[in-house]
Amino acid sequence: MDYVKVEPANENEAAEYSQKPVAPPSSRPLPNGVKSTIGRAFAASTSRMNQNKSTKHSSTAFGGSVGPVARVPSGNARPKTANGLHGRSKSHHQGMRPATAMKQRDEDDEDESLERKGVHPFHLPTIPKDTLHVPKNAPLAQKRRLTSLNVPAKRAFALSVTQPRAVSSPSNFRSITPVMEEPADSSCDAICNTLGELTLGNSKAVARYSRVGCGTIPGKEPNPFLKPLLARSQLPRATPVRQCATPTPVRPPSSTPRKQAPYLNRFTNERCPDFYDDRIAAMEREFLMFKEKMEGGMEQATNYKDTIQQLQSRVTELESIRARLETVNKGLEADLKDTQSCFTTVKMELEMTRRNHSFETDDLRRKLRNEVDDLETRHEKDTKRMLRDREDAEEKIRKDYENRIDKLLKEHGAELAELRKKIDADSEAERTRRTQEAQEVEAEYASRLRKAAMDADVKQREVQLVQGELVNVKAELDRERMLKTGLQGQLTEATTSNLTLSAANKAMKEKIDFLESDSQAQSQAFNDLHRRMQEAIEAAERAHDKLRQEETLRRKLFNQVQELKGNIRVMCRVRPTHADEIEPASITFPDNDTDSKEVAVLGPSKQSATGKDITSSYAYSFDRVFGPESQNAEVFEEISQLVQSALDGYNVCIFCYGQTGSGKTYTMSSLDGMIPRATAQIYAEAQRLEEKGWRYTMLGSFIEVYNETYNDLLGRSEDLDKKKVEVRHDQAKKQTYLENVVSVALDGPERVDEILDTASKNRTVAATKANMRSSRSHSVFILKLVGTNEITGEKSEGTLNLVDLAGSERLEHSKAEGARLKETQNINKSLSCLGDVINALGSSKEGAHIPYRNSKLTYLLQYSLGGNSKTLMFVMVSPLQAHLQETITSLKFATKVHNTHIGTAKKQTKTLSKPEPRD
Ligand SMILES: Nc1ncnc2c1ncn2[C@@H]1O[C@H](COP(=O)(O)OP(=O)(O)OP(=O)(O)O)[C@@H](O)[C@H]1O
Repeated sequence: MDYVKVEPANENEAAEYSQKPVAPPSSRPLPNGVKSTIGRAFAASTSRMNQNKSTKHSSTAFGGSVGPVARVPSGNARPKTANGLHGRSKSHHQGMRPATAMKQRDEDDEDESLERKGVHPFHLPTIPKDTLHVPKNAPLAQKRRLTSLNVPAKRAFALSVTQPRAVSSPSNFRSITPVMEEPADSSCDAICNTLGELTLGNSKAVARYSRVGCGTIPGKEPNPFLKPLLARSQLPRATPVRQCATPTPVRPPSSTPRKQAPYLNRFTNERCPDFYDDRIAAMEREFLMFKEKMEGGMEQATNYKDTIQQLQSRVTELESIRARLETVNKGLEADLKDTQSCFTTVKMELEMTRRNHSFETDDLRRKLRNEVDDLETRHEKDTKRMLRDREDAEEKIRKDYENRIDKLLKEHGAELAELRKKIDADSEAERTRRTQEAQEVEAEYASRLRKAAMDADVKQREVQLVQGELVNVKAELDRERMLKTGLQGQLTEATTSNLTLSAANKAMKEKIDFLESDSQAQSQAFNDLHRRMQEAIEAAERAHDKLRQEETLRRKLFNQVQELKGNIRVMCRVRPTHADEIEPASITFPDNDTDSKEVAVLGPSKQSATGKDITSSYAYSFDRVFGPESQNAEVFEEISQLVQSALDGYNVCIFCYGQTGSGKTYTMSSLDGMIPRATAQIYAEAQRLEEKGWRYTMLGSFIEVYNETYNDLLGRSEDLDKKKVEVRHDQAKKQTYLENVVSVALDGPERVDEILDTASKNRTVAATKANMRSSRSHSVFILKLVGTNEITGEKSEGTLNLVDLAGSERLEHSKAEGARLKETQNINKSLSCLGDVINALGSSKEGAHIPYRNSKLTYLLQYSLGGNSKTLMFVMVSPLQAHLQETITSLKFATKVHNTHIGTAKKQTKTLSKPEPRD
């Protein structure tokens, strides 16, 4: 290991470097807080610097005050501070440390000059020079070499700053600095920051000093030069730069008072008195204390410097973040510009493509049009050429044949002429010759003549053959003509199809144009339509919802109206007089001009006590009175509201009461009676309510109560009076169930005709066994209506009972006997029970006994009469005088019923068990 002598660098350069303030790492202004912190730190540093300086001065003064006291050099016996050095500059040891003393003075002068220039030099706590001194036990050579390094540490490191260029050899002290000049990691950044921090008021030399003084950069190997130097000179090892940029100054080996050597008088070389020693010792102690204080202040300054350094590093980080963000921002701006240019390019390309497409479309269209035109032209040309060829060929053939015919005709004519000439010549010769020769030649001549005639015939036939051939040729010509006509037809067809194709082509073109031009408008229109359709659907949905709500409200209001009208209503109907009926009763309708509600009957005449005939008039008032002219449709209008109530979930009972022949069956069961009309209305209403979410199940049954037994009018006729029909009641559900009864699902209005037909047939079959069966029994048409609304969650269960009661006849009037008597008794009993039940319902209190069980009729109608139902009674009136007494009885009974008030009806909401419909 070789040690080199540390040479001072260029003094001028060093001075310039130390005086030149280093620019801050960033020109960006610091935040106020940071500024103030840095300002405070700087002020504190400055104040401490001044203190330090004043301390130095005081130390100097102290040295001066002590005076030139001769003192035995003690080596390491006491710390060699600058003061000490300065104070002992005039001692006899001066020669040993002239350079140091001089440099220290130069430094002080330099600081003062800086101060004068407004630059506050910052004195880091210098490493006590003692630490650079050679230990006592060091080898002599080392001592000599290290002693040759006897320069203040600050100056030594200032040298390294002034020569920042790298020198690889450890033999050159200047190789220290490259470690700091080439930062490779955060530690080196921290080093740079340290430099930046020090520029606030210090020279760079001080910064270099601190680094070299530490001798070690965190994360770096110690400088190869400093390693042995520090090891041997016992320099303190550096704390990590991040934690402490400034090395902790090494304290003097000991601050405890030592045994001082006696001070000698410089001139007399005599020992000074003890009190000097004591005073000097006391002052040195004070000095040591003061020095410790100074070191504490320096530590604080170091902390402030650390703070400033951290803030500056934070500023640097923020600056770097800002720089990065600016870079990112620039990149984004560049991207945006690129994207915009791309967008513009794409837009232009799109425009170009669109234009090209339009050009191509136009080209294609032109090309197509040209092709079509070419095709048409070619086709026309071909057609014309074919026609011309055909005509030429025909003309040629015709001419050929005509020529041939002419030629043949000429040939034959010439031959004939020759033959004739020859014959004539021969004949003339023969005649001449024969004339001369006699008569025998005449025969020969004749035969020859015959032969010639035969030849002529042959020739004639040949002519005929030629003529036939001519005819054939003409026929062939005709065929050719026909062929030509056919070809012309084909040509016409081809032309027509060509025109059709042209028209189709044109239409296609127009369609293409339309599609191309209006596709956007069409899609827009389609979207509009779709939107409007959606709106319409939504409006329809809203309307449906509103309708459902309206329906619910209507039901409620409707039934309130029905309740206001009363739950048992009575109407009267007077049938017309038949043509064969005589002596009508006097029945009048006082309020006939409006909705008639009154009927007046002129009673039978009675003889008064004076023997005069007295006639009483009886007036009755009901909910409605129908006269003889009234039709079933008019009557149904009044009861249709009750039928509607059955659909709404109420039990409804409509029955016709009256004497035989008064028109009960006509009103109830005729073809346009209440039963067909009611079922038709229910079916229609159920259909209408489907769009409001209601689904109805309608089951119809037809029961006959004859002689206090139930019969199923929809069962087989042979089972009538045999099959036992049972009626069961569910008290809890207030429902009536029929056993052994056929129920027919009313899935159409025509079903009711079938039901009525079946019932009528069964009654007719029964009538053969017992006369007037239909008049002697009660018939009850029961229609169970179960409706559910899945949308609103509502459910209704109602029953419509349409009852055609047996004729009410007084027993004494009927004069019946036997079976008829029993029938009449049963009828009267059931009718009487019906009256009792109505009476009980009207008069009794709630919970009182109602005698439903007293008759089969009232038992069957138990839950359709009374508070839980709506009841309508038709009292049917015969217009005949003969039936007057029965009429008055019926009207009185009806009046009694009319005056009865039955409690409020309740809607049926409970579930009914449904009987199985019959196939
Ligand atoms: N309003 C009317 N208009 C025309 N004809 C009627 C009217 N009412 C009843 N008739 C006729 O009177 C006759 C008797 O009527 P209907 O059979 O309906 O009486 P009823 O009370 O049912 O008799 P029964 O108790 O015996 O069954 C029938 O021929 C019927 O056509």
